[in-house]
Amino acid sequence: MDNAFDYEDIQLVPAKCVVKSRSECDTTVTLGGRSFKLPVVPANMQTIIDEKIAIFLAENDYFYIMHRFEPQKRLSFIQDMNERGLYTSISVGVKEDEYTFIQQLAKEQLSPDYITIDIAHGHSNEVIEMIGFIKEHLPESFVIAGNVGTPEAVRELEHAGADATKVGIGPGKVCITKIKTGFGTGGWQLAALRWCAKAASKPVIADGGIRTHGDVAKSYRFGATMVMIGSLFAGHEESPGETFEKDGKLFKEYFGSASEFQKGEKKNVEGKKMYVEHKGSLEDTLQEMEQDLQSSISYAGGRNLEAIRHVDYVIVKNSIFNGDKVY
Ligand SMILES: NC(=O)C1=CN([C@@H]2O[C@H](COP(=O)(O)OP(=O)(O)OC[C@H]3O[C@@H](n4cnc5c(N)ncnc54)[C@H](OP(=O)(O)O)[C@@H]3O)[C@@H](O)[C@H]2O)C=CC1
Ligand SMILES: Nc1nc2c(ncn2[C@@H]2O[C@H](COP(=O)(O)O)[C@@H](O)[C@H]2O)c(=O)[nH]1
Repeated sequence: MDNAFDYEDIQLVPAKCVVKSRSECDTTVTLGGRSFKLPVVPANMQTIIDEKIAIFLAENDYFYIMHRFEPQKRLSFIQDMNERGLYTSISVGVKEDEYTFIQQLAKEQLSPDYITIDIAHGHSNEVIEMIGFIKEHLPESFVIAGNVGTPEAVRELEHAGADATKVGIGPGKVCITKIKTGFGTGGWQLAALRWCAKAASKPVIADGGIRTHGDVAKSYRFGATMVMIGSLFAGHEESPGETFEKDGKLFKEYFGSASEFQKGEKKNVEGKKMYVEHKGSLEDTLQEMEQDLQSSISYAGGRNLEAIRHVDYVIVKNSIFNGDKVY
C-alpha cells in the first residue's frame, strides 16, 4: 500500500458534459444478475433495516441485506418475501447454529437470492468454510463475504467461492475497532478499497465511512460496485428504533453491531451508540442520492456509472479520522 487517503482527501476532476439534463444519467447497477436503481445498500444493522424497509427496498428495485441479529425470524422472512414475489437477501455469521440454519434452508428448498457472511474479521478459515458450505447446500445463492481490508483476503475469499467481497474494517461511524485494536482501514478506507478492488476479479462492496453523497461516486471511482451505508441511512422516519425528543429536536438511535447495546454484554465491544437527528423519509433520501449521483455522472462526462470509473482525481489533504470524532 503506497498512498493512504480517505474520502475527504480526494476530489474527482470534472470532464466535459455530454448530457443536456442530469435526468438523462443512469445510476443503475447490476449485482448477482439483478439490476438495482442505485449502487447503494443500507447497512445490515438492526437500527438501519427491518422487514418493512426490506420490503420497500425490494419492491422499489433497491438492493437490501437483512441483518442477522434476530436469527429466529430469518426463515419466515424468506418465506414472506417469496410469497410477495420479491427477491431475498439475508445475513449469516459463522457459528455452529448457522450451519444448521443453512441446512434447514436447503431442506426446505428456500434458497435466498443473496447471502452475506457478516463478521468483523472476514479473512479467516471460518468464513472460507462457510462459503464452501453455502455453495454446497445452496448453490444458487449469490454469496457476499466479509469484511476484509487487504487484496490477499479478497483473493482468498473469491478463491473459496465468494461471488463478491465486502471491504471495510473499522471505518464505520459507530465503530471503535480502530481505537480499541489499532487495526483496520479507518482513516484510509478509500485507499484500501482501491487496493482491494485492483486485486478483485468479482464485485467489491465498499462498507463504512460514507459521510456525504459524493462519497458514493468516489467509491465507484475506486472500484466499488456497491456501497454499504449505515449512518447516512440512520434516523429516518422508517428507521427501526425509538424516536425521542430533546430540546425540541427529534432524534433516533444508531448503534454498532458489535456494541454493548447489540450484544447485551460488555465483551469484545467494538461499537458504540450515537443519536442521529431525525431526517424525514428514507424515500426522500434515496431520491436525493439518485439525483446527486446523476449529477456526479454528468460531471464525469458520461451517461452512466461507468463514466465515473475513468475520471481523474486529486489528493487535496490527508487526515486520519475522515471527519469523525474519536468517541
Ligand atoms: N466492519 C467492521 O469494521 C466491523 C463490523 N462488526 C460487525 O459486528 C457484528 C458482529 O461481528 P463479529 O463479532 O465478528 O460476529 P460474531 O459475534 O458472530 O463473531 C464471529 C466469530 O469470529 C470470531 N472472531 C475472531 N476474531 C475476531 C475479531 N477480531 N473480531 C470479531 N470476531 C472475531 C468470534 O469469536 P470470539 O467472539 O470468541 O472472538 C466468533 O467466533 C457483525 O455485524 C460485524 O459486521 C464488528 C466489528 C468490526
Ligand atoms: N467496528 C465496528 N463496525 C461496525 C459496527 N457495526 C457496524 N459496523 C460497520 O459499520 C458500517 C457502517 O458504517 P457507516 O460509516 O456508514 O455508519 C457497517 O456496514 C459495518 O460494516 C461495530 O459495532 N463496530
